[in-house]
This record gives sequence, structure tokens and C-alpha cells, in this order.
Amino acid sequence: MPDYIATIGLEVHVQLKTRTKMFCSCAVEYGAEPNTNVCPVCLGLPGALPVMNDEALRLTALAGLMLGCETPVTCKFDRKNYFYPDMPKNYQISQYDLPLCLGGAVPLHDLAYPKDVQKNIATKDKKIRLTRIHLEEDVAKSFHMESSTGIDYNRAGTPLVEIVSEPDIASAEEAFAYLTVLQQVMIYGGISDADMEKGQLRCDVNVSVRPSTSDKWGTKIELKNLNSISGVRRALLFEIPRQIEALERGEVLQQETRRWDDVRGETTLMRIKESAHDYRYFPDPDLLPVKTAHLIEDAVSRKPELPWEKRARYVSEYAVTEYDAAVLSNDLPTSRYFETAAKGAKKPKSIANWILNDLQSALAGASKSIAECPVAPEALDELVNLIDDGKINSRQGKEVFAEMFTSGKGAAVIVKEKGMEQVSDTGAIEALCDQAIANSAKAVAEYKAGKLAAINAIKGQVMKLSKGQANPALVGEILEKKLAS
Ligand SMILES: Nc1ncnc2c1ncn2[C@@H]1O[C@H](COP(=O)(O)OP(=O)(O)OP(=O)(O)O)[C@@H](O)[C@H]1O
Ligand SMILES: [Mg+2]
Ligand SMILES: [Mg+2]
Repeated sequence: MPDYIATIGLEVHVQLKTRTKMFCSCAVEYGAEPNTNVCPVCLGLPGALPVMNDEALRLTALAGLMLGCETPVTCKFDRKNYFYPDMPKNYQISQYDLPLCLGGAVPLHDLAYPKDVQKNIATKDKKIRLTRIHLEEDVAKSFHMESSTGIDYNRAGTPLVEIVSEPDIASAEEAFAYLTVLQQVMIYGGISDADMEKGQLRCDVNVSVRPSTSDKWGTKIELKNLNSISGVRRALLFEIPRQIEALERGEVLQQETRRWDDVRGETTLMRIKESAHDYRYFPDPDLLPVKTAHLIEDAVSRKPELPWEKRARYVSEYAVTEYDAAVLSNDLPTSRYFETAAKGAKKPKSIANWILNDLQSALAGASKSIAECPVAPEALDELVNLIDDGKINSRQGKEVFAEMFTSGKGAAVIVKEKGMEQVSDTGAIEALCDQAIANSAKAVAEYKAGKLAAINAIKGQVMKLSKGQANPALVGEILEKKLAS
């Protein structure tokens, strides 16, 4: 059996985070009563005229800047003509030959992916090139019921960007990583909430396979409208072997559109693409071409630190590992928490460890997000300093943390209340050492006879006498001095 290569290109639709729709002042509001956020423009009534939403143009330019696209001096809007009830004007306003953004790339920067994802990503620094990003209006949402179909026009006219990749993706896992990074960039830039459960990020998957000995792409099959990142991965893990097996049987694949059934875990045929759709694109006469200079200027001023820049900075500025940095910069609330706590910390690496272990598991246990964390970053910093300064030991630290998480009290307050502060008062420890030496004649004799480990028994006595609060290093020092004399 020859080896096969998969070729994958994604078309991703992302709803922009604007208050109002693309060409009218209707609210963009998820979950509103159907057909309440509508007007003559988004319902396509005769005589209605579109007015461009400048914020949508700005957000698109920002997405392009973050992903390294070029923005041509002018862009324009075109009518994409088709006849379907989800678009009552019988055309969708989109961008055809002069989109807002061209080129660019999505780096699959190593986001601490699970091991089984990691191993199918070609190289750590692989980039997926983009073809273009264009701006259009979303269409209405259809609800297919038993014997009829309902349509909600609230979604019609929502600003939507389509991000088209080159077919650079070579595995289900690379598609997973690509979408994860794209979603992260959209959220970082405040471009979209990119919540797939709300349909704010949707994906068409184009996939073909070919024998590795062939340098011609195979027949492209399109999987329509996937609505979860793991769904895209699972769909490809089904579809790639399906195509390979068909070729192995000697079948000739046809260009077709397939549907992913998430419950049954398989793709099924929707329609065979007879010929390319003729959308009869032409420039929308109601909308003037847009000069992009002010959009680019605005995007430059709004561009945030990129996720992979943040990650690199954490490694160099806070001396945390690549893995820590990837998890800490994964989302903005976690990165803000970390940076606030790390600012005053002597050892930011300790802060990172606490966030990645105890804090995250406590949050998971309480079903809370980090934004709702009852332990403020400054409070975590205080706790970690108490431990790193040797005021309490790490076992006590865990106890204090648990109490902080449930009561919201500060670390020092709890340490005081529980009388945990380690005794570092030399006088008090000396007295306890004398007492322990007097009680341990056998261990003392052994130690003096050269069995140095016997000191541990005496040390244990002192710790017990201090109820675990003596500073162990100091106890060791004092005992050695006393036993030597
Ligand atoms: N042979 C192929 N195998 C896999 N993917 C491909 C192949 N050829 C093109 N693609 C990918 O298909 C995607 C869409 O391609 P393109 O926009 O050219 O056509 P389309 O799907 O007909 O467009 P639309 O769906 O918007 O009408 C791109 O992401 C591209 O990278
Ligand atoms: Mg497309
Ligand atoms: Mg397509």
C-alpha cells in the first residue's frame, strides 16, 4: 500500500464583536427573541440602503495586522447573488476581488497541546499561510423542523469575516492547532468572542488525499459548517482514511460536499458539486470603495501583544519554562493574573507553579474561572513569599492556600491565626535542642561515635517539641554546634 498525504485548507467564518450589524443599526445580540433585531435593511426590503459599520472594518484590519496580512490601499464590496430564504435580498454583500486583507499566516506556535496532538504537527515553528481575509454579512439562521423550516433574521447582517487558508495543513492535529491559535488571536485582539457554541466561529473543511509519490493534489472534498474544534479533528480523522480506502479500492473520488454527523462520528454526502456556482459577483452600487489608510492606522494603535510574543516574554522575563509560559499566556485572564502576582514576586517561577497546580485544580474543583478566583493575585504572591522566605513550610502553605480559597482571607492573617509561623528565634530553639539532647542519650552517644545520621532522631525530637514550627535548617545548625562541643 502506498503512503498517502492529506492536504487540508480551512475556510473559517468569524462573527465580529460589534454592537450593531454590518450595514444597519440593528443590535447584534446572541439569544434574542427570534426576528426582533431586524429592520428594512437586514430584511432586504425594497429601497433600503446599507450604511457601512466602520468598527467592523477596523476589527477586520486589526485581524489582518495581527496575522501579518497586507491591507491594500482600497477595498470594495460586491454582491454575491444566490436565491435562498436565508438572504431575502437574493444577494449577500461580500468582498470578491478586492478584499480587506491578503496573505499572512497563522503560526502553530507550540501551545502546550496534548501529546497526541503534538506528535502530528510537522514542526514546532510550522506556519499555515493565509490566502485572504474578507468582510461580509452573515445570513439568517434556518431551523429545520419536522415538516417546516423557521428562519431567524436576527443573525442576518451580522459582520462576518471569512479567513481562507492555503492548503498547508497536513493532519487532523494541525487543523486542531490552527483553529486553536486562530481562536486565540481573535480573542486576544477583541475581534470576536469566537465562541463556537454560539456559532461565532464556524469552519468549512476542504480535504483531499494523494499518494506520496504523486505531486498533483487529489480531489477536494468539502465538509460544511463544523462548529467545534474537536469536531473538526474528529471529522478529519474519519474523512482522511475514508478517502484513502476509496482510492485503495480503485474508486475515483468526485468533488463533493459532505456533512459531519457529530453523534454518529461520520461524514455523509450532501451534494455532488456539478460545476462551480455562478454567483454573478459585481460591485455593490450602493457602497463606495473604502480607502483603508485610517483602518491601518487604527489597527496599529490597537494591536495587542500577540500570544506567541507574550509566551516568549514570559520565558525571558520571568524565567518560567516554555510549557508554563504557554499555559499562562493561553488566555488573557490567566495571563493578567500571573503578571499581577509575578510583579512583586522574588521567584516568579514559584508563582507559576502555584497557578498551574494548586490554583487551577482548586478552581476546577469549585467550577470557577480564574476571573472569579477568591484568591487575589496579590494574596497568592504574599503566600508564596511566606514559603520562599522560610516563614512556613510548603505543607503548611497548602493548608493556608486551601483556607484562603474558601475564606478569602490573606495568607499572613491565616498563618498568624493558626500560629504557624516557624520559630526562627535562636534562643527558643536552643532551649528545645537542650531538652531534646537530654532526652536522647542513645542517639547522642551514636552521633559522637561517628554515626552522623543519628542527629536526625534528635532533630525530629526538636521539631516535635516545637509542634513542627521550628525552622528545620536552624535546628540542624544549632544541634551540630552543641553536639560538637
Ligand atoms: N485539492 C485541495 N485539497 C484540499 N484543500 C484544497 C484543495 N484545493 C483548495 N483547497 C482549499 O480549499 C479552500 C477553499 O477553496 P476556494 O475558495 O478556492 O473554493 P470554494 O470552496 O469553492 O469557495 P467557497 O466555498 O467560498 O464557494 C481553501 O482553503 C483552499 O486552501
Ligand atoms: Mg469561501
Ligand atoms: Mg468552500
